Amino acid sequence: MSRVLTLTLNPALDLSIRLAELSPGSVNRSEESSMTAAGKGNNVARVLARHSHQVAVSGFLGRDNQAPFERAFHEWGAEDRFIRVAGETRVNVKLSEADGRVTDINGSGAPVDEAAMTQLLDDIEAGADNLHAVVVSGSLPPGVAPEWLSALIGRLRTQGLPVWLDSSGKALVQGTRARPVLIKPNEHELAECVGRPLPDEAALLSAARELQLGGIENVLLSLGAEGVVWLFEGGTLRARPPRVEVVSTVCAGDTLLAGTLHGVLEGWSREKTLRFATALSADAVRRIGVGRSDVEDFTALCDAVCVEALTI
Ligand SMILES: Nc1ncnc2c1ncn2[C@@H]1O[C@H](COP(=O)(O)OP(=O)(O)OP(=O)(O)O)[C@@H](O)[C@H]1O
Ligand SMILES: O=P(O)(O)OC[C@@]1(O)O[C@H](CO)[C@@H](O)[C@@H]1O
Repeated sequence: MSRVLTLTLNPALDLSIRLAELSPGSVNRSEESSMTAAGKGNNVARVLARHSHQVAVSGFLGRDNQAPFERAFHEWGAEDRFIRVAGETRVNVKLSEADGRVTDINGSGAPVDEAAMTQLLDDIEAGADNLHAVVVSGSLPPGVAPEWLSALIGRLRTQGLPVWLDSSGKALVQGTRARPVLIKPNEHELAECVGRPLPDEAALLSAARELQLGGIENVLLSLGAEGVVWLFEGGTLRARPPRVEVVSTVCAGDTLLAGTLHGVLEGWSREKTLRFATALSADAVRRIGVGRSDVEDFTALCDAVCVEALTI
């Protein structure tokens, strides 16, 4: 069992709605809806906790609607280290249609002030002992600058902690400057990160390699239904998932990251790790929420993942 801290600076309550087909501008009737304590880092925490890791969750949480988060952290067995801020944590709407199309409507988040940011830094510094990894995931709330994120990652690195980063836009650009040990961009995020369009797989791979040469040891490039490419020191692996029936792709990236971290923490080979993480994220798209490895066909799902070494 390993100890992991996840930082979700901008958590969210995900309102997931399933409907046959979205008809904008008219009354739509849902087939199913649910509200879940989420945000990228929390989703990662949920998967890791399910795989028996000791997880602490932190970030900034709105005081006015914190009850569902507190219930969820308790249920996952995660230590709640969130700094409370004024107002409400955002509600993000996830509309999943029968054909697999997903529409995300994400809020901006509760504003965070300097005092809360200082409190978070102090708390992390005090509780960093014996951590095996820190995951920093998701967007930044109003008031938190990308440069602050960079400084935060820099401080964690100075404490000798391996930081895994999954963010987007300027936060990813700045966060990457602090050299986390791993980043997990999807193709759009990678293009944003290098500041140019990446029209094909060759362009994507060479951009990922560029970041690696710039000091990021691992780039986990997620490619949706096409799978994932993992560039690490000394090699590159590519994994393709089996075809699955898509219900919602919303937590697939978080599940992929968590599955990969699980394999690394367990000391598995990279091949086994990537196979597991790819199967777990394929399961995630079959349901609303994160992927599960306790499903009946999980071994078959792992066996159906195709992993190969790439030469770049
Ligand atoms: N249709 C699919 N079928 C099987 N596996 C999938 C599918 N879509 C995604 N995956 C798996 O999930 C992983 C992550 O997906 P994706 O690249 O869409 O992440 P993302 O853009 O970070 O998603 P999000 O931010 O919504 O969590 C992929 O690398 C792949 O292994
Ligand atoms: O707005 P961000 O922070 O980039 O993403 C937030 C979010 O879309 O990411 C998770 C899925 O990956 C959801 O639980 C959550 O609503």
